[in-house]
Amino acid sequence: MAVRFVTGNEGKVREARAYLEGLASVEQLEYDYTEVQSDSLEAIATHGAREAYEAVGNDEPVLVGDTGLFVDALGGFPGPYSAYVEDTVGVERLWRLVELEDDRRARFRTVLAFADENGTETFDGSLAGTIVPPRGEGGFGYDPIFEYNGQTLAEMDVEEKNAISHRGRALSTFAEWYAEYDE
Ligand SMILES: O=c1[nH]c(=O)c2ncn([C@@H]3O[C@H](COP(=O)(O)OP(=O)(O)OP(=O)(O)O)[C@@H](O)[C@H]3O)c2[nH]1
Ligand SMILES: [Mg+2]
Repeated sequence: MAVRFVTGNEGKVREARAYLEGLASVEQLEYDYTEVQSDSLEAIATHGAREAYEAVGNDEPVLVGDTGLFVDALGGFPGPYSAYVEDTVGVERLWRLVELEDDRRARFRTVLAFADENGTETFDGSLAGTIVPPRGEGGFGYDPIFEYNGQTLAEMDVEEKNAISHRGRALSTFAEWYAEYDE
């Protein structure tokens, strides 16, 4: 069964497709579900997946993913508001803000929520790294300013990023669970 990933973000679809290759095909569904205002990525993803399932699921399961970048020195900002901050402040200016800090540690976190008629399952993954001046042409979002092990995520190809990333880790637990689910 194809995994129906509800998102407007092509980068997320590309990574899910690369990760799940051989296990399941990934179909992108575009539906602008409500992102509730919450500190919890689980709550945002679960609510979004339920809403998307009811609205465009047609009785078939859907997958939703919510991601946040949490900067330690900024008290976890932008966290659940990462998409809004990318659109308003922008990636370059977030770097400028973190540049003022001695502690430049940050963490990405992704929660995937899979909804069907029985309920919702969530899977999460995180990646700790450092905020640096923008480097690299790949990836999307904050990838150019997030460094892990000497490379920014934007300097990695999809497979390299998936092997270590927050989304890759969430996809790994999802894939294990989905293999049983889809039997
Ligand atoms: O450097 C990054 N590496 C990543 O791997 C990554 N994944 C998401 N993001 C960014 O974090 C925000 C989350 O927003 P988000 O999870 O709501 O996604 P989105 O709004 O882009 O798409 P949708 O799925 O909601 O339609 C958005 O600004 C995304 O660009 C990333 N940035
Ligand atoms: Mg979003």
